[in-house]
Amino acid sequence: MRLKSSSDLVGHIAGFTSLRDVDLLEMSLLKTVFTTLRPLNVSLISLDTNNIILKRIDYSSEQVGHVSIRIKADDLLLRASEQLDRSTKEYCTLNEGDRAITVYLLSQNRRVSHYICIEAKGNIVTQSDSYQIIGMLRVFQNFRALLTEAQTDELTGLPNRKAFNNVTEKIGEAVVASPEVIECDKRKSSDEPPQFWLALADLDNFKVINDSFGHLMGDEVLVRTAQTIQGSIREDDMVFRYGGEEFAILVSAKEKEQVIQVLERVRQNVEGLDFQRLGKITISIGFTEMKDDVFALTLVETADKALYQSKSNGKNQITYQPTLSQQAYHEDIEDDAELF
Ligand SMILES: Nc1nc2c(ncn2[C@@H]2O[C@H](COP(=O)(O)OP(=O)(O)OP(=O)(O)O)[C@@H](O)[C@H]2O)c(=O)[nH]1
Repeated sequence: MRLKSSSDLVGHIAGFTSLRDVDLLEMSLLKTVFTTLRPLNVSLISLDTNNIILKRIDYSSEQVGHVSIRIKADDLLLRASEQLDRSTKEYCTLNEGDRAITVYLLSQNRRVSHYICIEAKGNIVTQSDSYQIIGMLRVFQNFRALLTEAQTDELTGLPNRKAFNNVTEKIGEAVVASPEVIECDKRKSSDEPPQFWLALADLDNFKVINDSFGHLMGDEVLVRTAQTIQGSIREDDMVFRYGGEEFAILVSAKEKEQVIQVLERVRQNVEGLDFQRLGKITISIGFTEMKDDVFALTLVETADKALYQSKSNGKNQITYQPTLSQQAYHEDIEDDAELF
């Protein structure tokens, strides 16, 4: 066995708990399994109920942290995951020719299951390896849950501002912005990193709602608005609770018109909500594009300016404001705002 002693295991676990970022934590887990067992490949796989791998992170000597999204799961993996789902065991090994995979269930909900998959030439994973890996996965899971909780808004269940800051920072660094996109279904293959747009959406007259109908009603409005925005955006987009009654939306799109479509759907769906005592509510939105040479803080300020325009022009509308480079940022940008 490759872990020399229990102090090795403790060392790896101490390494996990020193991390404050879910992506780094996942990478550290893959690296630990890879360097201790030296298989061909270790991967973290998120498999949906249609047998599509939503996300797969690979760790091997050739591919350190290689990310693929939306790929079809191969037959051996499907059989292993099905077998694991049916059994009470925590791992399953299957062979095909001299290729062997050992699959461990990390977590599961109604739509998606997350697995760690070790692929090797022949079955190199012993039962005692598996017990140690399962122990490590438990620590990993618990710690990941803690990190996720710290980045989740308690009321709405959306990722919070801390999560937003992490994600925008990574988009800036192009860490999550350039996964290799191996498409299936009708989507076209593309090596270009996705283009993101930042929208800030703020409920109109929310103070009046709180003051006239009470904070419980205010909270209900926030929860249903969060669900409505989440249900109005696409899988590649993300919504965060940015502050009190303000939501940040990251929209992945090439053209501004596509972004307007998404945001207009958000605006209309929020307007379509009906609250028993309160009646209708509306939301104002401002957005801008995310560019390489613009800091996250500047992006937020620009989107906020666009939002301010929507508010001062009568609310319940969308405004676009182009981002400026760092040099041009201090110039007056009011004249560039476009209202929809
Ligand atoms: N119920 C509830 N209210 C909150 C929460 N967070 C912030 N608020 C309230 O949201 C209100 C925001 O008020 P304003 O910033 O004046 O905004 P507004 O009334 O929507 O005005 P406009 O944005 O101009 O339409 C304040 O009364 C806050 O107390 C929360 O979690 N729950």
